[in-house]
Amino acid sequence: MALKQKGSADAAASAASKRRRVGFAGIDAGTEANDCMQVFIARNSDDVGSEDSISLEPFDLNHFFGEDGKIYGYTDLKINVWISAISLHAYAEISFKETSDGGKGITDLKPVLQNIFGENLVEKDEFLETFSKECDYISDVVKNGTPIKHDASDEDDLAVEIVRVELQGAAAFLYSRLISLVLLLVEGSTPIDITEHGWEMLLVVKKAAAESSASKYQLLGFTAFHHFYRYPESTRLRISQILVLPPYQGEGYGRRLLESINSIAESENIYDVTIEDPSDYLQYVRSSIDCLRLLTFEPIKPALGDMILSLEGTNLSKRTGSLTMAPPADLAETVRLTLKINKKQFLRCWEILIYVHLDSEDRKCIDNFRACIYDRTKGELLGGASGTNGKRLVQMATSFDEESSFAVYWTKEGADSDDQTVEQQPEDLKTQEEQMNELVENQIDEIVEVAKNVRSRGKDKLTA
Ligand SMILES: CC(=O)SCCNC(=O)CCNC(=O)[C@H](O)C(C)(C)COP(=O)(O)OP(=O)(O)OC[C@H]1O[C@@H](n2cnc3c(N)ncnc32)[C@H](O)[C@@H]1OP(=O)(O)O
Repeated sequence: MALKQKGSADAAASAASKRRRVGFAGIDAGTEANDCMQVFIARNSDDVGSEDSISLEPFDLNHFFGEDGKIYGYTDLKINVWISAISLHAYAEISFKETSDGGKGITDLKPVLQNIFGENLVEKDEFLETFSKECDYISDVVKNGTPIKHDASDEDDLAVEIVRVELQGAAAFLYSRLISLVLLLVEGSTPIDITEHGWEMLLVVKKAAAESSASKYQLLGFTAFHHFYRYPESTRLRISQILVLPPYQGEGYGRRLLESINSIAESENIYDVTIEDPSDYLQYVRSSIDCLRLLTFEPIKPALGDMILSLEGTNLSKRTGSLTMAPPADLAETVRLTLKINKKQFLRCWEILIYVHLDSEDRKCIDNFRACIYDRTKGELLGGASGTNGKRLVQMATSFDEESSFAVYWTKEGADSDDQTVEQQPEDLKTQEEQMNELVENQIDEIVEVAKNVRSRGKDKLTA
């Protein structure tokens, strides 16, 4: 890590100006880490020190820096970090005009950077050497792994492979170097405990085009997944972390990782596949893939067709009864047995597949669809479409998501009316209704987004 102090002016003048500032300025307001820190990928030694190299956009750097995410005591602070694409080592260059304690101390940057980059963080000379010394670092892991076969589509780059490795030895070492990227780019992530048995990784790697290239393989992304025992004698696969490096995102590698996990699950007769806290975008990619698989899955077709006819033929705006969109009970099991899609994910896909087949111009039909989502959501949150079981929904601002965090709490509504201490006011009902509608709208937006992708990518399957 290099500490550069730029523009060190005349010491006496500087000290005098500092004294003046201490005398008249308020307490140091600090600098947000996001405003002064940048992270780059260095593919070769020429990229080191250059702000033109590939820039990563970490989702949030502030949370690494104290409670308020701020850095104190620096003027014109700049922290540039380069991560080697070859060895995943990191080198940090820190520059600032001056430091002064403006009432909040001077943040010690070294431990914070070590928290993020751990042992990957090295000095410049060592970092530069990695480009010649660690050329085989990724190849060594790849050659001990098993390539996953897949039917290449026209979109696929044939130089890209998916390789399966057990999280042991060199692969475990590679994961430990990947942790800093995971911390920076996967929101809310924590390192997995690789000492536990049953962890594996899939790596997305690209063979270098030229023999002369420093490294034979370039790492584009990875997923870490775990085998969980399921009583009495099966195993579930749980995807714990998945990351495609920013320059390569949106090129189909996340999809290929998920498809590879599905093919492992099918060929090894795994119980089902789950994902730990998927991000919205990962959920979107996953649902798109699963819906496309389900479009050609014959056993769901009769029930899906019946459901679509019911929605087209009913008028739920009269609300004399309710229509549930749930699939027949045994269908989720049939889907799990063959496609290894877990029940919760199948229920999501089921609603998307219904929407895919509806005529979006048919107002009544779309209203019916919305009414079903509303009833399902209300039932899940408040304990049944026809009653609330005394449960109430309130919007709560949390650090997780201020806009859409809700809490359900119980009132004595369901008990004898004499016991009831809180009366529900009409205005409470209104906000509750508004919140329910907001929740339903969010779900419908997600359904529409995936349905759009499925309609465009599954055109041939829809007309078949
Ligand atoms: C459990 C967890 O780890 S949660 C955290 C997940 N990870 C992160 O958030 C880290 C940052 N993000 C990432 O690493 C990546 O963006 C990921 C892993 C979420 C997704 O991987 P990517 O490679 O970016 O996605 P991919 O390119 O495969 O898919 C992108 C798009 O192509 C679409 N697509 C491409 N091919 C297909 C196909 N054959 N069928 C369906 N959809 C396809 C996807 O649906 C998606 O659609 P869009 O163009 O409308 O956005």
